[in-house]
Amino acid sequence: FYFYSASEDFNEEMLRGKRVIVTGASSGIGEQMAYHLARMEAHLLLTARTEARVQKVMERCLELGAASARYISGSMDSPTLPEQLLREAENTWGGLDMLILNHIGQSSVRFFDGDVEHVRQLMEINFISYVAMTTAALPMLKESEGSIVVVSSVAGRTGGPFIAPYSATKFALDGFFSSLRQELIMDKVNVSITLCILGYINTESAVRAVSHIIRSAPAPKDECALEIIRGAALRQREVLYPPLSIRATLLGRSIAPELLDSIVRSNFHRPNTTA
Ligand SMILES: NC(=O)C1=CN([C@@H]2O[C@H](COP(=O)(O)OP(=O)(O)OC[C@H]3O[C@@H](n4cnc5c(N)ncnc54)[C@H](OP(=O)(O)O)[C@@H]3O)[C@@H](O)[C@H]2O)C=CC1
Ligand SMILES: CC(C)CCC[C@@H](C)[C@H]1CC[C@H]2[C@@H]3C(=O)C=C4C[C@@H](O)CC[C@]4(C)[C@H]3CC[C@]12C
Repeated sequence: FYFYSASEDFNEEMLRGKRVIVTGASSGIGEQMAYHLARMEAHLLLTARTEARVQKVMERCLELGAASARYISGSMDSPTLPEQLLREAENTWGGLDMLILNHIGQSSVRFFDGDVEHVRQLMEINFISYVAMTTAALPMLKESEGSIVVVSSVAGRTGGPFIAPYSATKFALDGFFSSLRQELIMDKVNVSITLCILGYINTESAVRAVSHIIRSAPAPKDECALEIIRGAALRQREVLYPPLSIRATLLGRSIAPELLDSIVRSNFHRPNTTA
């Protein structure tokens, strides 16, 4: 293991000149990934719904040194956005090296209230659109021997209270992309899939959603973003961040699932039902 990892050291130059799509790039971890990639002199195509914000992120990327930067605004519940994004990549770059799937739809933190329509909609944004983006990108990624990065959560590996619809969409990503990885290997297609299992990160939306009901402190979003890019560049199958607490959680789940469940529950206060 020592020699394997020593020969595969990360170097920021690995990203220079690479053509990268980042979804959910207008805030949080997606925004931070865009800034790191810009510093590393990648070509960027950013997307999110709010045009003013994604445009601002694009401008900052140009200041930071991006080889080029552009954006397309739109919602991932639109079935045409994936095709539109990949057509833009093809037309402007003639190819694609890395697809970073990071966006999520809005979901509130509360007891499951039976809102099936919300689950359906969240599945569409957090899961189906990831499949659609991957489908549209695969021909170009096969040609470049590129990479797919799927941003998921520890809540996509084990259940926590008050996030049932969100957790379901993240479990779905693991099933789909782990299966697809097997097929790519069987087909001798050299496209890597990196699944990112993240814990609580200090993005504005996450802190707003849970700081009042969660006891633990969030990890920094800029370091999180860099760890994702590092794992992607090294074509790792998984990125765990923060590494120790995620490792402990996954190990706990595999050896003592009920104990782990009770530790997770004790991390949460009951949310205010009117919130
Ligand atoms: N922060 C955390 O604690 C954790 C985060 N993660 C994962 O990290 C990733 C990023 O999370 P984080 O940075 O906190 O999230 P943010 O809320 O900061 O960012 C979400 C991004 O998705 C975009 N978005 C929202 N709705 C849509 C939509 N319908 N169509 C297209 N884009 C949309 C938002 O922009 P806009 O509103 O303009 O569309 C924004 O750019 C997610 O996959 C999340 O599951 C995993 C574990 C923990
Ligand atoms: C083992 C775990 C299930 C529980 C411990 C860690 C907890 C505190 C962490 C791990 C994953 C985190 C959530 C997450 O992944 C993303 C989002 C989406 C955002 O819109 C609102 C916040 C939310 C729900 C995070 C809330 C805090 C969670 C549950």
